[in-house]
Amino acid sequence: MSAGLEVTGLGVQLGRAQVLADVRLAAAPGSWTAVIGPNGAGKSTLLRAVLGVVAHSGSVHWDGVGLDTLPRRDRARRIAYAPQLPVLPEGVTTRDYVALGRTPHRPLLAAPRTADRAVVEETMARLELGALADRVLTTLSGGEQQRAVLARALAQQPQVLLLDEPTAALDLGHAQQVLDLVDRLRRTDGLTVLSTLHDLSLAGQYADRLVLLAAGRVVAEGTPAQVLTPDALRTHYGARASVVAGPDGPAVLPVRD
Ligand SMILES: Nc1ncnc2c1ncn2[C@@H]1O[C@H](COP(=O)(O)OP(=O)(O)OP(=O)(O)O)[C@@H](O)[C@H]1O
Repeated sequence: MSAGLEVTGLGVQLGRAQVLADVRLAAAPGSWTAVIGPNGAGKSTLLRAVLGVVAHSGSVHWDGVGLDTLPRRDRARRIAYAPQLPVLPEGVTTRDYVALGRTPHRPLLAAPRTADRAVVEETMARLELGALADRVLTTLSGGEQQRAVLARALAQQPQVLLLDEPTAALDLGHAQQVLDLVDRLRRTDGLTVLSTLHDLSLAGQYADRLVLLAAGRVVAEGTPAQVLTPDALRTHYGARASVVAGPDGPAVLPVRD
């Protein structure tokens, strides 16, 4: 068993549907793997299975330890998840919401320690949430809420970060700000990132490995330049696109008939 994240033979059945079958992926510590694929391919389900909140066959190991065997609290110190459509609590301030990320690090029922509060303030500052700290979370804009959800996951100080469409509600500037921050964290803290990303150009620029899912199976895997080919986009997305080599990775350009 190698260091990092190792997923083998992962299968998920939801109702009558086989949503994932025989999914295998390996992510080295400090790497960024983006799971891409058309709508309904099983990307979100894969992240939720890795997190351990969806019943699955196969195994998920982090540094050789089966994540499914760990108590919830121990798992939450290793792996954090920022969902695509989070259910946000009513009447909670942004600061208190981000502070929920510290729960796995605090003794049970203990009040937040100074160190926990410092992590919360620092994480909010990094995501430009300082001015929104005392606002009620549900009054924030969609993009602001998305940054708060990411802040909560980062305040957990995990070793593995699962991000489901982290830029979906963000304008281009904020999308780059969030992805740059995640990129910095993986370089400075060795954070291992597994994300879904619909924007293939962003995936090509930020991830070092891509896993292309189609109908619940891995159909291509490798560097962005290996996976993002006009052929693969035609076959698996039914899309017409050209792929342009850029300084930070390939960019995908839709083309009209
Ligand atoms: N509870 C469920 N019962 C049956 N099928 C389900 C259930 N939940 C999800 N599915 C199906 O599983 C498939 C994979 O869903 P998933 O959300 O993982 O896809 P996705 O690749 O993340 O899609 P998108 O890009 O649209 O967000 C879809 O066809 C979805 O309809």
